[in-house]
Parts: sequence; C-alpha cells; structure tokens
Amino acid sequence: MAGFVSIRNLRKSYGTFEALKGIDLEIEKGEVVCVVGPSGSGKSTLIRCINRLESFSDDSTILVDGTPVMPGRALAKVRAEVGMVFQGFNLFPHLTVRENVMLAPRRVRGANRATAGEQADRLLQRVGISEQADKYPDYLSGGQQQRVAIARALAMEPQVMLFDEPTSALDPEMVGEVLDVMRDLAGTGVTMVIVTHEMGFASQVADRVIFMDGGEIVEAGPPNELLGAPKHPRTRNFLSAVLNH
Ligand SMILES: Nc1ncnc2c1ncn2[C@@H]1O[C@H](COP(=O)(O)OP(=O)(O)OP(=O)(O)O)[C@@H](O)[C@H]1O
Repeated sequence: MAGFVSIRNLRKSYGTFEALKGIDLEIEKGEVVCVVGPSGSGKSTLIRCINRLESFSDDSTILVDGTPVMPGRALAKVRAEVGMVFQGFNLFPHLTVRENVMLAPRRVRGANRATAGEQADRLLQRVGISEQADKYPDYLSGGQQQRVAIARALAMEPQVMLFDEPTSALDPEMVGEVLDVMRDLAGTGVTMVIVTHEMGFASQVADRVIFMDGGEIVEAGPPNELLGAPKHPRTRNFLSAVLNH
C-alpha cells in the first residue's frame, strides 16, 4: 500500500553524476524517519525532492497524501502540506520573530493579522521563545533562531515536516534545545523526515532509520536494529566511523 509519502524509483542527476539511483520509500502518516549516511550520500537531495526544491527524473514518482509532486498547480498544495527546516535558519532579517512566523499564513492562506498573530504566539510558546517575539532574528542565538524556523514551518500546519541537518550549524551547547523541540513534535502525530548526524537522537525518536550511501538506501529498520545491530557492512563501517569519532 502507498504510504502518506510515497517515493518510487527516485532518480536525480547533476549533469552526468547520479546523486539518487532509484530510491523506493514509503513513509506512513505520523511516522518519524531519520536518514543517516556519509557526506555526499544523497540525504539532502532525497528530502529536497519531496517538496521539489530539486527536480528529479521524469520516470520517478513522489506522492504526498496522494498528490503527485510535479510542476504545476498541485505543487502549491504539496508545499503547503510540507514544512521544511534547513541547516541555516533562513529567517527574514527585516522581520521580527513574530512576523517571520506570521508571514506564510498571511501570504499563502490569507489569514488576517490577528489570527496569524495569535497562532504565532502559540507556536513561539510551544518552541519556548515567547519572550523573543518582538526581536529581530540577528539578536537571537543560533538555537533560538532554529526554534523560530521550526515555529515558522509549523505555522502552515503541515502534514509532513522535513528537517535537513537542523543542528549541524549550531554551537554544541545549542543542539539540545533544538532536538528537544523536535522530540516534542515527534510525539504529536506529524510525519517527520529528518536528515541528521545525531545518532543518539535518531535512536530515541525515530520509528525507522534509513542508511544511505552512494545515492541508494543500503539498509532501513527500527533504530535498535539499524543502529544497534546493522546487517550491511557499509552500515557497520559508517556507524563505527561515526561513533568512534
Ligand atoms: N547543485 C549540485 N550540483 C552538483 N552536484 C551536487 C549538487 N547538490 C549536490 N550535489 C552532489 O550530489 C551528492 C549528494 O549530495 P547531498 O547534499 O544530497 O548529500 P548529503 O548526503 O546530504 O551530504 P551532507 O551530509 O554532506 O550534507 C554529492 O556528491 C554532492 O556533491
């Protein structure tokens, strides 16, 4: 049966270089999937294809809640259902924290100012930074900015949240506060796909961990199996390199 996010034969090339070599992946509604693997294995490319920030081969199919992720009118529907959080926080520097969170509901959904403002305040409370609402992003720490970015993505009430190494650009002492917000979110029924190098976090929150290497899914399974007792030698090599680092 097709998953809530259904990926079939996903191929992506940059010139002659094949970054994704035919990925098949079904993600259930509410499932939390962590994608791990070495640098350059195609993790970011995979999740960027899900909302078509990257184009992909014509013979590949991605469906989100049954809607094909293809150029055209349906793409706006998919993008409204899929929130994304990047490594860099990508907040608008000329807008306050609250205005950053209000922007998409106002522009895309036509929400009025009061409704969008109330929702922003609720979301900022949820990510623990209500007191920063009237500041500009540059005055916030990296961890706080990333929490605003999560609130901003949640403001569209997405069905799916994509996270592309959300803690990689943070100073170590700020990683925990962002992972805590994501951990809370994982308990709320939002479907999450998370590219991460945080193996401890993946083992705690993931329903399934996917190991990618060379543009392919080498192995996938529940965290205790994939991280605890990987079957494939490439997974074992990767994990021993990461964990002994
Ligand atoms: N715009 C691009 N043009 C050319 N090659 C690209 C482009 N984006 C990515 N690639 C290549 O595609 C491959 C997969 O990149 P991707 O960023 O998906 O890897 P990744 O697993 O997310 O790596 P990392 O953990 O370092 O972020 C890499 O070899 C990368 O160099």
